[in-house]
Amino acid sequence: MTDPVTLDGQGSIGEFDEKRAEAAVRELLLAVGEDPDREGLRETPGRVARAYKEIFAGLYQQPEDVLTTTFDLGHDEMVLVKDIEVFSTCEHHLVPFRGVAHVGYIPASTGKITGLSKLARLVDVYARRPQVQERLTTQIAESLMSILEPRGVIVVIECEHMCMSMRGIRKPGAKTLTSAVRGQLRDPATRAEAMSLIMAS
Ligand SMILES: Nc1nc2c(ncn2[C@@H]2O[C@H](COP(=O)(O)OP(=O)(O)OP(=O)(O)O)[C@@H](O)[C@H]2O)c(=O)[nH]1
Ligand SMILES: [Zn+2]
Repeated sequence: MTDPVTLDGQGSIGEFDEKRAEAAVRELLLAVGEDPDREGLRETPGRVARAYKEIFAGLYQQPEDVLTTTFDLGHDEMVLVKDIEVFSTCEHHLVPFRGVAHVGYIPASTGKITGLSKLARLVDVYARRPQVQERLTTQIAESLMSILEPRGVIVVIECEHMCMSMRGIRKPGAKTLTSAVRGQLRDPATRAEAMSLIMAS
């Protein structure tokens, strides 16, 4: 069993309880006036439970699990991975929000860097949890700062929230932008350079 995640108070049960999720989905179907025993819905609680297990898999992972491959390359200039696809779940309505993340950092002078794919894996660890976009953004920035100990980090996330598109205010297409900037990337010139690379198409 994986240790319960304690970062920012997220996660406490330690592992996904599939039977409980299945019972809850069955109950929800009854609550909306559906018949969970009809042909088309019979397998649905089990399917939804398995889907949630995937969608919230990040509750049972830590950033250290994915930021594993670090090299000493002596590279101490900015590394930026743009347009990392984000699929997450709004913790207020449990509906998706999706978009892209841009993750950049300036390695320490010793040049401790990570594999590029690991940045995308890190995004997934935090995206696969019940989330708000602001917390997702800062968790990515702070875990990079503590694990790679770089000179600076920038994380910019742009997402459309289904809770604003398909219900409620119903504004499809509205995008939310959040950023978290740490260390030397707070310097206005460095930050401007990073932002111009992020915004360039
Ligand atoms: N700051 C922030 N707000 C979010 C995020 N995802 C959803 N929300 C907002 O969370 C708020 C929840 O507001 P409530 O008034 O409690 O819920 P509601 O009555 O369903 O709100 P409406 O969506 O306005 O109908 C809404 O304004 C959502 O747009 C997020 O990632 N960050
Ligand atoms: Zn929402």
